[in-house]
Amino acid sequence: MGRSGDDEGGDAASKTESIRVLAMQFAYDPQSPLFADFNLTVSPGSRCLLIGANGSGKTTLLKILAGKHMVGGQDVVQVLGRSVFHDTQLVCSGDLAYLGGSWSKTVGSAGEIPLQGDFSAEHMIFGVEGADPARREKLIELLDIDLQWRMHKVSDGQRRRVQICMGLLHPFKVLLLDEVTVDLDVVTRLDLLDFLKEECEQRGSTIVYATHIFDGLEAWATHLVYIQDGELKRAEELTLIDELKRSGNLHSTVESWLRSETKSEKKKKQPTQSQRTSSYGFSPFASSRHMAYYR
Ligand SMILES: Nc1ncnc2c1ncn2[C@@H]1O[C@H](COP(=O)(O)OP(=O)(O)OP(=O)(O)O)[C@@H](O)[C@H]1O
Repeated sequence: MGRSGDDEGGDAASKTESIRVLAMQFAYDPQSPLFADFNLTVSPGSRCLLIGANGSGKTTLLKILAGKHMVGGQDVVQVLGRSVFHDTQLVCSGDLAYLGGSWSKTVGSAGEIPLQGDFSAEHMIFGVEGADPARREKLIELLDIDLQWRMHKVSDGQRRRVQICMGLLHPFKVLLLDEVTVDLDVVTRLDLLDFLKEECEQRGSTIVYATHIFDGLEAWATHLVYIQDGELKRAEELTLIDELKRSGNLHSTVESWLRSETKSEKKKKQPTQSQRTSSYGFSPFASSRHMAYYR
């Protein structure tokens, strides 16, 4: 695992790297690119935590790794030696799995609302073709899913369990997790993490897991990637992180990184009061006819 910018590339490299990002550039707004020259490699069998403050680019990076955004040419973002965006077989075969977001849709000013279709959990889970029945049973039991649940009536955590179950039905080679354990109760979360660890140890699968919840992850993760405003700050083995060796606590280690980040770079980026006034001309919280609709 590390920064891949200096690598010589080639087929040999793709066999020792599950994920390879080379000089990636990506921008939502062309005026301020999120990723300018981003390089990363993740080796097979790694359980890699993706850490960073809100808005640092974790979700965007995972979506790019999942092939949801086309970024540059075929060499820029590769998973298992194949271009994630161009090689649709990666996802169709189940080799590359992505679990993120929630089952919802955006409806005008109502924002995100859960899907309203009346399907049972059984209908959803057994609708996934080609799943191994033993693996399916194991996941249903692990996630404590009641197959009679109606998907439009269950809680967020219950809906999430069904989503996770479906996402894991096919044995993945690379799994991208975007904070999907946040709705799970503590027992289900720990059981799921154990299952995922087993998958990596037994089958050499690779996991990249973006999260803000660090409970129990010191012993789970093998590597850590820390990004700040789209820039790779750290990519290393957990056992080699000095701060972690001293404190033994991932939460306090990450807290200290994020606090120093807040105090230095972030504050420099804040516009001054006069810049704010000149660009808007008034406070966004001042009374206006438009704002009256939201009172
Ligand atoms: N669809 C979008 N259009 C424009 N900008 C976006 C879009 N999605 C994200 N961004 C911006 O890109 C940056 C990175 O967002 P991203 O969601 O990747 O961050 P994150 O690290 O996952 O944050 P969080 O920890 O809050 O989930 C943010 O500044 C965000 O405002």
